[in-house]
Amino acid sequence: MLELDGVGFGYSRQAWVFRDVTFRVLPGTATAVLGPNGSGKTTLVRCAAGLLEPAEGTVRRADGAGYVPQAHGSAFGYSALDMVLMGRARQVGIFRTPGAADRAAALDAMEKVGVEGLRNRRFPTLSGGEQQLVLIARAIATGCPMLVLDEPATGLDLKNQVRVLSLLRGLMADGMAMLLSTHHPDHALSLADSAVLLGRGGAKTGPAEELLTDAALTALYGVPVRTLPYSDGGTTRRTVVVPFGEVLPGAS
Ligand SMILES: Nc1ncnc2c1ncn2[C@@H]1O[C@H](COP(=O)(O)OP(=O)(O)OP(=O)(O)O)[C@@H](O)[C@H]1O
Repeated sequence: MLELDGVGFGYSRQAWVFRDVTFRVLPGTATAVLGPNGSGKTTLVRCAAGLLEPAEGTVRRADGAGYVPQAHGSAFGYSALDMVLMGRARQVGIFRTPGAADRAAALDAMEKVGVEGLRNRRFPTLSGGEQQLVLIARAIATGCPMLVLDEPATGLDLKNQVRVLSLLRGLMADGMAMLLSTHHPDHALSLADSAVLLGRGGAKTGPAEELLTDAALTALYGVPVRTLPYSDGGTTRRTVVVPFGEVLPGAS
């Protein structure tokens, strides 16, 4: 479980990125954070994951969170399996080397994501999408009951987007709590129970279906957004279309 209460953060004293963000992510549910470039999505998920200390408000996490970053360092010459084993740091401790159980957990996570075949490849030689999938496997390997993902679909082709969304749905069905930032309102609509919109007028939170209206998305992004219904395995969901060529006056 994750609970943010009145959270605010600024990189300098003069400028807040956001203030007064309050929401809860319960086991088996997902919350999506949406907003234009620079609105504070990464900052908010890093606060939620415990990687940044909020300037005000409180963050409560039950049992840690597996974090999937948006960008990653060079990772030197580590193999993909080494990268996933790093997710076992909590279980391994600082002075031990990973044991058979850690290796099994890492391989199991790689299999879930469908990247076990990449285990001996050097991480920096993987494509951007393959690296993203390995980082998701690393977060799963932590064994934490919560995942915090910063734009998990970035760099993924359509099949891998579907694979990751289905995987996240499966993890939620097993009771995992999830916080993800995304530039895809349709992903939020298909996955998330709740949403956090980081816009000009401050943060808005609420049920995803109620919050992600055409009007709210249009105001958030400054382009005329329309949502259209489609059938997803018998469930009616909404996808998002944006006619090209029309940026609304005053949009950032
Ligand atoms: N380390 C930093 N020092 C100072 N300002 C920062 C730092 N990191 C981010 N910012 C600023 O904070 C604001 C929010 O950045 P953040 O990366 O959280 O936005 P975002 O919504 O994730 O953006 P994007 O969609 O482009 O990834 C931006 O104005 C950004 O320039």
